[in-house]
Amino acid sequence: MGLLVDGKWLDQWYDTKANQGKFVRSQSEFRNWVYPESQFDENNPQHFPAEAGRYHLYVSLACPWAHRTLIFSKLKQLEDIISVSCVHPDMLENGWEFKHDSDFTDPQFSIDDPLHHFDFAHQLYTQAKSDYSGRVTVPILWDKQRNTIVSNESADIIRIFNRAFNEITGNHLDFYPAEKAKDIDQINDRIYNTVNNGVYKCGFATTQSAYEEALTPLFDTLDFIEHRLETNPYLLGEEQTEADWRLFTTLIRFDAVYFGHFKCNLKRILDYPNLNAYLKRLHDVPHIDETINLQHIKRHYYYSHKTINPTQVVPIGPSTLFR
Ligand SMILES: N[C@@H](CCC(=O)N[C@@H](CS)C(=O)NCC(=O)O)C(=O)O
Repeated sequence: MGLLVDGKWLDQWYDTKANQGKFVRSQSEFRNWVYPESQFDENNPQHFPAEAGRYHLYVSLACPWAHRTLIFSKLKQLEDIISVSCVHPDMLENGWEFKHDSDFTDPQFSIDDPLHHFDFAHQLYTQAKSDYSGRVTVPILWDKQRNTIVSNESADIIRIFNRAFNEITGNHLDFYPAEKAKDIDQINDRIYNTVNNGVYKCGFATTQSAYEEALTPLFDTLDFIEHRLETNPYLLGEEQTEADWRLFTTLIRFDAVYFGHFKCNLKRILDYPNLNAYLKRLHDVPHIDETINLQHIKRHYYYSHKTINPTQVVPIGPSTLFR
C-alpha cells in the first residue's frame, strides 16, 4: 500500500491522524471523457473519441469500484471493443501488481499489462504523468493511441460505457435515463457516502468514535433500502439503473468481507430478506457471475490490509451468500 509523490513510489498506509481517525477518500485525478463521433471535439484535450479497439480497462477483480466498470462492460456488450486485464489481488509494498500467479487465475481476465508489460500499476500513472502525485487506484481506462489514462474514476467510466459506444455496438440500453437522472444522482449520493464508501469508513477507522460514526448511517441506509425493496424490484422502481449496479458491488462483498474484516457486523445481507433477494436478482442477470471472483475479493482484503489483519489469514466462509 503506498502512493506516488512527484512520480516516486512511497510505501505508506492511509494517514487518518489529520482527521480524528477517520478515513477520507481522495479525489480521482484523471477525469477525461470518451465521446461518440457526433459530440467529439478534437481540439479539446479532455475529449477522446469512441473507437473500437482503442481503449484498455485495467481492473482489480477484488475492487468494488473497478467491479462496476466490468459489469458495465458486460451489460453494454463492450468486451469485443474494449480489452480488459486485471491486477494480482495482493496490494502490498508496491501497490497493485501485474504479477503472474497460477494460484489466482480467473477464467475470463488475465493478470497482465498486455500493453507495456509493466510490473506495477504505478508505472501506468507515471507513464501518463511523469510527476504524478497521489494514490494509484483501479479502475484505469487507458487510451492505447495517446498512451495515457483517460479516466481513473469508476463513476465516470460507467457513464462513458453507458453511452459513448452505442453507435458502435448497437446496444442502446440506458442505465442513466434523463428522466431518472435526478433520482439516480440523489440515491447514489446517499449510497456512496454511507454504504459504498461507508464500509471503508468503518474498516479503516482508527478510533472508536470514527468507526461508530460510520456504522450507524451504513445500517440506516441498508434498513431504508430493505424497506424500499418491499414494493420495488430495483432501487428506483421496475427498471434496473446505474444505482443498482453501484450498490451491487458492495452488497456482493458484504457478508464475505465487510461484515468481518471491516466490522460492519450489525447484520449480514443474508439477514435482510429483501436485500438478499435483490442481490440474487442482480447476480442472476446474464454474465454478471463472470465478473465475480470471490477468491480475489477475500484474498485482497484479508491479505493486503495488514494493519487490520496482521496474520493475513483468509477466512473460509461464508458458506452461502443467498437464501
Ligand atoms: N474513486 C475511485 C476509487 C477507486 C479505489 O479507491 N480503488 C481502490 C481499490 S478497491 C484502490 O485502487 N486503492 C489503492 C489505494 O488507495 O492506494 C473510483 O471509484 O474509481
